Amino acid sequence: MIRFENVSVRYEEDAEPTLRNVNLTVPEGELVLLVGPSGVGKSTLLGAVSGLVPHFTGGTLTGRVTVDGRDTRTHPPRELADLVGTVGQDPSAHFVTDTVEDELAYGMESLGLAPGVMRRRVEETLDLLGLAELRDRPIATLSGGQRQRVAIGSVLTPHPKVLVLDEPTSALDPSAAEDVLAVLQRLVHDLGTTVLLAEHRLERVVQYADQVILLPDAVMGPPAEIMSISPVHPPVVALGRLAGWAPLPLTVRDARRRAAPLKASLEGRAPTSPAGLLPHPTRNTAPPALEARGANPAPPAFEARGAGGSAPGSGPGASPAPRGPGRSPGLGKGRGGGFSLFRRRRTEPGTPTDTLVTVTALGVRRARVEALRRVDLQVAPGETVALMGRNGAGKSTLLSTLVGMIEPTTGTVRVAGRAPHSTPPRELIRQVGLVPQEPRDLLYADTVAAECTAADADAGATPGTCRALVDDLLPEIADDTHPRDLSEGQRLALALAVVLTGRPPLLLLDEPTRGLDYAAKARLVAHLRTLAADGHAIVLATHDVELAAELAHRVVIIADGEVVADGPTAEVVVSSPAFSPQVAKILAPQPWLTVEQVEAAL
Ligand SMILES: Nc1ncnc2c1ncn2[C@@H]1O[C@H](COP(=O)(O)OP(=O)(O)OP(=O)(O)O)[C@@H](O)[C@H]1O
Ligand SMILES: Nc1ncnc2c1ncn2[C@@H]1O[C@H](COP(=O)(O)OP(=O)(O)OP(=O)(O)O)[C@@H](O)[C@H]1O
Repeated sequence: MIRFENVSVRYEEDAEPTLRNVNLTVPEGELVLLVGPSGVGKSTLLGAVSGLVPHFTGGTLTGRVTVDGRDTRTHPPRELADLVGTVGQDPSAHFVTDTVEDELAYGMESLGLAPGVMRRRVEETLDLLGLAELRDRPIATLSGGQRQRVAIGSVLTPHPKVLVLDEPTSALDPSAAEDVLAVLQRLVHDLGTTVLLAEHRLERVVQYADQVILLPDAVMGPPAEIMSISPVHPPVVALGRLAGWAPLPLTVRDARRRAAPLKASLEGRAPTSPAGLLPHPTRNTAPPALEARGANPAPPAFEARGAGGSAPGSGPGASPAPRGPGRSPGLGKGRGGGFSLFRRRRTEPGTPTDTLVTVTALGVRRARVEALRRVDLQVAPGETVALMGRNGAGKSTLLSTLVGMIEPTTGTVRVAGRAPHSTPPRELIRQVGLVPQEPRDLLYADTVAAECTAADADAGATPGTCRALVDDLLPEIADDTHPRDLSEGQRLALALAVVLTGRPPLLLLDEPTRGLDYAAKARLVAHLRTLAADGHAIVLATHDVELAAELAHRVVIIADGEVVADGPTAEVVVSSPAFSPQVAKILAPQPWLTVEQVEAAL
C-alpha cells in the first residue's frame, strides 16, 4: 500500500540527508510501527507519505514514495486527502473549524459524504474516543489530551485507506491510549485500513503492531525480532533482555509467564535504587541534608552563580504571566534569590517541614468548566511530585495556577509564601519555572544558539550552561537550527534546557517526555534527581507511568478537578493497573517498579 523506493530526504541547511536510501513496503491492512531515537527522521518519513515532505517543510526528496500507486511528490497533500488521513505531533496545527463536532465532520464534508453517513460516524467517533460530553466545546478550550483525541477522531471519520499518525498517544492518559489503539486495530482488522504510526512509548503500542520499522537503517520485521536489536525498547523488553528470556516477551502477560525464576531470585530483597523512589525524607524525619539547607538559605549551586545578570526579560508589569517575547516569567527562570524563603520553620516531628507550595481548597472555573475543586496540595523543597489523571482532569490548570497564569476562583495558592497570580513576574521567575505542554510557547529566538544565549543571560548563568544542558539531554542539535525546524524531542530538550538553566526553586513540567527516546528520558531523570537532591521542588504533570515510577517521590491523582489519591509513588501506582509501570505488573506482588531497580538488586 505504501512504497518507498530509494528515498532520501535532505533539509536545506543540513550537510547530511535525514533519510538515506530508504526502501520499504508497508502492506495493505497492516499496522506498522515506526521507531527510532529522537530526531532520527520518523516524522520526516511519515511526512513523505502524507505529502507534507517536501511540499510544506522544504528540503529535497529523491527517489519515489507511492501510496496506493499515487506518487506523493507529484500529488500535494490535498490530492491525497481522500486516501491518507494524517495526524501530526501538534494536533492544533490541523484544526480547521472551531468546535469538536464540526471538526469531526469536516473531513467527510470535503469528500462529499451523505449527511446520514456523516451523522452516524460523528456519533460513533464521539463515543469511541470519549468525546461525547465535549461535542459542542470550542476546540480552543480543550486540554492537550482532549485536543489529541479530536485530531485523531477527525481523521478516522472519513475512513481513509491509510492512516499516518505521529506519536498519537503522546498526550493521552493510559486508558485513552488503549482505547485509541483498540480503535485502530479494529479498523485494520475490519476494514483493512493500513496504519503507519510513530511512537516513543513502546510499552503502549508494540503489542498492537504487525511489523516494526527501525530507523535510521529502515529495517522492517516482526516486532519481537526488531525489539531484540533495537536501542529503543519498552521496559518489558529491557527486563526480558536482562533476564535472558527468549523469545523476548512483548507483553506483560507473556513476561509474567516467564517471570517465576526471576521472582525467586529477587525474593526477600527490596528496591534500594533509584533514589527518586524512596519516600521523600521530609515526610519522615528530617534528614541531615535538609538540616544543612535550613541553616544555609542558599544552596551552593545558587551561590556559585552569584547575583550577576539582569532580571529575566519580561514585559514590565505584565500580568498574568505572559507568553512571547521577553521570555514569559511564568515560563521563566530564577536565580535563587528567593531561597531565603526556604528557611525551615520548626514543626512537629514527623510532619512535612518546609513547604514551598501550599495549595488550600483551590477551585478554578474556566468558562463553564469547573476545572479544579477544593484541591489541597503541599510540596516541600527536594520533593518530586507527579500529577496524574485522566485527560481534562485539571493537571495543567493546577500548574498554571502555580505559575500565576490562572487566578484561583476560590481558595489560595502560595509559592514560597506568595500568591503567584499577584506576584510581579520579575519576582515570580526567581521562584518558579514552567516547561509548558507545548514547548513552542517558550521559545522565541531564531536559532538554538540565540535561545541558549538568552537563557544564560536571563538566569545569570555562566555562558554555555544552557547549551551544555541541551547536549546533555539530546546530542547533535545544531546551533544554527531554527527551533521551528527541530524535531519534537529536540524542541522539548531545548525548552527543558532553557528552564533548567535558571534552576528555579520550583520546577514545573507539563508532560515533559513527548518526543524523547528512552535514553534521553533517562538523562532527564538523572538531571531532575540531582536537582531534587539539591533542594529543588519538582511538580510534573504526566501520563507516562514509567517516568513517574522512576522519578517521583509522590504521586497525586486528580480526577474531575479533585485530588483522589496522594501518597508515595510505590503505593499509589500499584493500586491502579492504569498507573502501574510494566515491571510492577510483571513482578507483582513484589515491590519492584523499574528495570533499574531490578538490575541493581541482581
Ligand atoms: N522543516 C525542517 N527543516 C530543517 N530541518 C528539519 C525540518 N524538519 C526536521 N528537520 C530535522 O530533521 C531531523 C529529523 O527530524 P524528525 O522530526 O523527522 O525526527 P523524529 O525522528 O520524528 O524526532 P522526534 O522523535 O523528536 O519526534 C532533525 O534533526 C530535525 O532537526
Ligand atoms: N481555556 C479554557 N476554557 C474553558 N475550559 C477549559 C480551558 N482550558 C481547559 N479547560 C477545561 O478544563 C478542564 C481541565 O483542563 P486541563 O488542561 O487542566 O486538564 P489536564 O488534566 O491537564 O488534561 P490533559 O491530560 O489532557 O492535558 C478540562 O475539562 C478542559 O476542557
